[in-house]
Amino acid sequence: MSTTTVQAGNAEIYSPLKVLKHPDFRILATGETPAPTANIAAFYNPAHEIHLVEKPKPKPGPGQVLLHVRATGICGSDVHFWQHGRIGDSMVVTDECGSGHESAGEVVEVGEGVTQWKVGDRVAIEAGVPCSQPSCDACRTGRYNACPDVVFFSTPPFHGTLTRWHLHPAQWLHRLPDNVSFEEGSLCEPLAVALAGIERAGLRLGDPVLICGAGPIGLVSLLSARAGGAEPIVITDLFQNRLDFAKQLVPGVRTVLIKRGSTPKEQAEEIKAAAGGALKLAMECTGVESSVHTAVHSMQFGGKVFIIGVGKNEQVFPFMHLSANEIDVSFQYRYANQYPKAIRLVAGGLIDVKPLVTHRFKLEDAVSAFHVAADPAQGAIKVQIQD
Ligand SMILES: NC(=O)c1ccc[n+]([C@@H]2O[C@H](COP(=O)([O-])OP(=O)(O)OC[C@H]3O[C@@H](n4cnc5c(N)ncnc54)[C@H](O)[C@@H]3O)[C@@H](O)[C@H]2O)c1
Ligand SMILES: OC[C@H](O)C(O)[C@@H](O)CO
Ligand SMILES: [Zn+2]
Ligand SMILES: [Zn+2]
Repeated sequence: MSTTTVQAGNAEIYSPLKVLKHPDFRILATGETPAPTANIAAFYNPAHEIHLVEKPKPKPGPGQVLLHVRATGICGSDVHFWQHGRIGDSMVVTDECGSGHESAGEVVEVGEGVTQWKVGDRVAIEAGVPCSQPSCDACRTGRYNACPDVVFFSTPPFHGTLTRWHLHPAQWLHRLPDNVSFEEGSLCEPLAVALAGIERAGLRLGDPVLICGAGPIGLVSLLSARAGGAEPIVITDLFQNRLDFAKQLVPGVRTVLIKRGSTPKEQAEEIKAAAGGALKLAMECTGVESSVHTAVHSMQFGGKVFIIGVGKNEQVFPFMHLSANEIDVSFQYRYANQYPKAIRLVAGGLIDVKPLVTHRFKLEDAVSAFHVAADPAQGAIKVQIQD
């Protein structure tokens, strides 16, 4: 009989992390050099500050694994929580909160009953840990991204994985093959977002696809659409340097620069001209209302606009055009069951996420890393923190 099942609910498993407050952690003084093994982390707070803190090194309880986090990517949502203090109405920074949810690491200690992991194993860390209780419909039916009790690291009130020593339930880790680096393992998180979208959008071989936005999510969607056999693929952005990056990543992609002041219908005409006709599917990776409209007007009859981007709480949409053209609109909320697939695609060489990393920092320099990630002039795509 397996004893690895964690009996406690998520609140019990994570309450020590969730309620970790002063004086359980200490904000480092500016210029202070932490000890090389200190459990430092980058925290944001409601005053829009970002700083290093030192927290205790946790001990794994039953069913838990202690990890040395070796690579973490900074996500746009980390920057958003820092600078704007909220995403929508439900995710609000009300206290000090640890950043980071795109991580991979190494097992350094296992708790009681953990049989599937041993010290030295290399893993991608699933960023959202659902409750896994049989009474939870979302968990029981496999759509665990809908779990109301999910602990999503770095979304308040849960501290993030951008730290040195991180505690995680054994079941929510994914083994990295030898040919997948920690850096690639951490990139499996944004890749999981794109793969969830591609799967639910029903992309098929030879589909003409539009990708709106050439940020990290648009770019992993581009890599995924290419691996899935989309042709042609058109990608848009407001910035030529982002389109140039996309073209380097996938040379066959067709790029359309979105000019501020042009209308969605005008933009759609340019997109259709680049594709040689209307497209079947749009992966919308900006969340910007005008970009959604552009996507809608670029679709053929029966097409689909699949929205991964998040944006304003209320947006209007071209109701009658959608209706008269049977264009579906769908959305994605995080992901479920995507990490194993992401790792297989990277290990098998079908998706190469390595070029996305433009900047690397040491954990001690995490605050500088955030400043680079947040400054468009730096031209960063994915900023990584490694330890
Ligand atoms: N649904 C989810 O679960 C999920 C998960 C992760 C990220 N996201 C969201 O996905 C979106 C993309 O994430 P990212 O990290 O790539 O963000 P990002 O801000 O780095 O990239 C967005 C890109 O869109 C471009 N853009 C803005 N307005 C545009 C327009 N009108 N037309 C074309 N391009 C335009 C920007 O220039 C930028 O390059 C964000 O809204 C993010 O919050 C959603
Ligand atoms: O990669 C996952 C996303 O960043 C999260 O959904 C975040 O935006 C809110 O928790
Ligand atoms: Zn993210
Ligand atoms: Zn659940």
